[in-house]
Amino acid sequence: MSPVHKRILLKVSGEALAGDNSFGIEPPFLQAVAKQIADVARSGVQVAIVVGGGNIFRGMAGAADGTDRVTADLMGMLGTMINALALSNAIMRQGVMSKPFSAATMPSVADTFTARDAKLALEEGFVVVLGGGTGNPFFTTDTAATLRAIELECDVVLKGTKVDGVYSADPKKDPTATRYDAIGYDEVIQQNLKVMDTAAFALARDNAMPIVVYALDDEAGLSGVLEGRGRSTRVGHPL
Ligand SMILES: Nc1ncnc2c1ncn2[C@@H]1O[C@H](COP(=O)(O)OP(=O)(O)OP(=O)(O)O)[C@@H](O)[C@H]1O
Ligand SMILES: O=c1ccn([C@@H]2O[C@H](COP(=O)(O)O)[C@@H](O)[C@H]2O)c(=O)[nH]1
Repeated sequence: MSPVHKRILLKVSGEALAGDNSFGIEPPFLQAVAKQIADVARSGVQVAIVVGGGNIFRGMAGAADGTDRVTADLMGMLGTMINALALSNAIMRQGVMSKPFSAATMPSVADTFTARDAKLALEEGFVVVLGGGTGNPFFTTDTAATLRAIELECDVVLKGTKVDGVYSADPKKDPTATRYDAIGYDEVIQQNLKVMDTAAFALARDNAMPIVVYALDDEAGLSGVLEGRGRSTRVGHPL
């Protein structure tokens, strides 16, 4: 495989890491995702990863149960850190160097994220796994993924999730929904297509950062999706 991109930002869905369960991490699925990432890294692509936390805790759910929103979001961000440590370790077990970073300061757990240190690690051949989202409440890891992609000067954001692209409606709720091969930022925002939040799409649009949405269990794998095989939707400026 010859690298199509120099540096990519992969958003790994926390919810997907639970596999067939509703909570936690399914080890075989974690290893399968780690293998796909290691294969791409070995081909010479620099890989930065932002991990979600829907398999552990979402702030909105905590707030709905009465926890104040800022506390609930801190809990959510800590959940993403658990996933980051697990994924970084799984990548190392595939024989590829990986380093976790945290948006919040927790020195005995991981280095604190700075764009400078993360870029240095990428250039040294580490897959960097970024936990803790943006480090701020009221945001999501989709926004964190877009933000970090821009900060780290990545070529593209890959959103690896449970669905194989952007649909005309949530395909889990509407079986008649149809998938787009490509769609513009403004269309996604205006049609309120919720595969990522509006803040993430707006940040990507304003910085011309393309987003590719694909299913983490796609048979073509991450390398196939990067080469244009597999099923996905590209969100960007209209060609
Ligand atoms: N128009 C749409 N097209 C595709 N998926 C959609 C759409 N609207 C809603 N969705 C839903 O968005 C989900 C993906 O986004 P979501 O933020 O829920 O999860 P994630 O980012 O994969 O997980 P996590 O937040 O745990 O990292 C899909 O599983 C799908 O059900
Ligand atoms: O920048 C951020 C990112 C995340 N959070 C909190 O974490 C959970 C899990 O993240 P997902 O993007 O939903 O996977 C999220 O619900 C927020 O509570 C955050 O506060 N700030």
